[in-house]
Amino acid sequence: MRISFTKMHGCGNDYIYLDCRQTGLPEHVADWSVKLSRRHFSVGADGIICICPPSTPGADATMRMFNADGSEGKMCGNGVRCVAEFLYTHGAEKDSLEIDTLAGRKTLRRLGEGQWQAEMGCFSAMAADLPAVGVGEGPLVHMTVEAAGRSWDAAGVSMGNPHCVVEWPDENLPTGMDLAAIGPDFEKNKLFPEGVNTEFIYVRDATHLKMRVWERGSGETMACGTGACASVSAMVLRGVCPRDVPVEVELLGGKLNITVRSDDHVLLSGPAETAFTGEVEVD
Ligand SMILES: N[C@@H](CCC[C@H](N)C(=O)O)C(=O)O
Repeated sequence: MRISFTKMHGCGNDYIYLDCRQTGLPEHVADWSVKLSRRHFSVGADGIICICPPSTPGADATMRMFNADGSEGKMCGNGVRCVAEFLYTHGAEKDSLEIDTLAGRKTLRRLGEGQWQAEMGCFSAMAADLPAVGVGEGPLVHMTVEAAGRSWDAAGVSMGNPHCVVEWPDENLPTGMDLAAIGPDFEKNKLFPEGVNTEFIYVRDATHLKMRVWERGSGETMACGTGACASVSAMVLRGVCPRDVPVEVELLGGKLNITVRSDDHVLLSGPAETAFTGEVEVD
């Protein structure tokens, strides 16, 4: 069978987008994600995102996201902005869109050409929400994670999906560490029964962070929207970043802006771009 797709990305966090508004979620999408995400051998991506019919009255669509290993994530910050851009460029043409996700409904506002702001809902640092075990109830502002042969001081934050945030002292963050050696030990750590996305951040100052991410199910990616939200939320809890002020997060693939409001709601702003469209054979 041949399927049509649109390749989109937010700061280089790239997914294969399938328009499933008429058909619903494809039965074999998890297998397709494994096959089509392989770089050099197929389309190449961090996973597949399906744009499905709305799940709640008044919503414009539902986002379902699958990592490169076929596992399903509940939320994707870069993905939800790209879904909004897809809907906008495929007939919706509304500056405000409502998108259902497995982590609840999100409101997307168009800021300009290829730029969207996502209302991500509230962050939570409670252990039950990640989930995390053996670390107390939370808030997980400081917890010790044993990984890669050492103890790490980490923060735990849920953005609808689980994140572990580690401050890194070296400003050469993008070149100074072997993430592929460290990341899997966090991802599969016994503290996180459903796995975890891990962000390593360097605090340049109170409103500028630098970040690299190891994503559950996809490995290192160029950017992670929920990861950037989790990192700023963790730094707010640690008293490093302010509330109600945009914080710029610099990632390998570009910059995202995050505002953590006084009521714990998180706003994520950044680009959503189409790279190319195509057709590909699937089993
Ligand atoms: N890249 C995404 C997050 C993707 C989901 C994650 N790998 C998971 O399994 O939770 C983002 O931009 O937020």
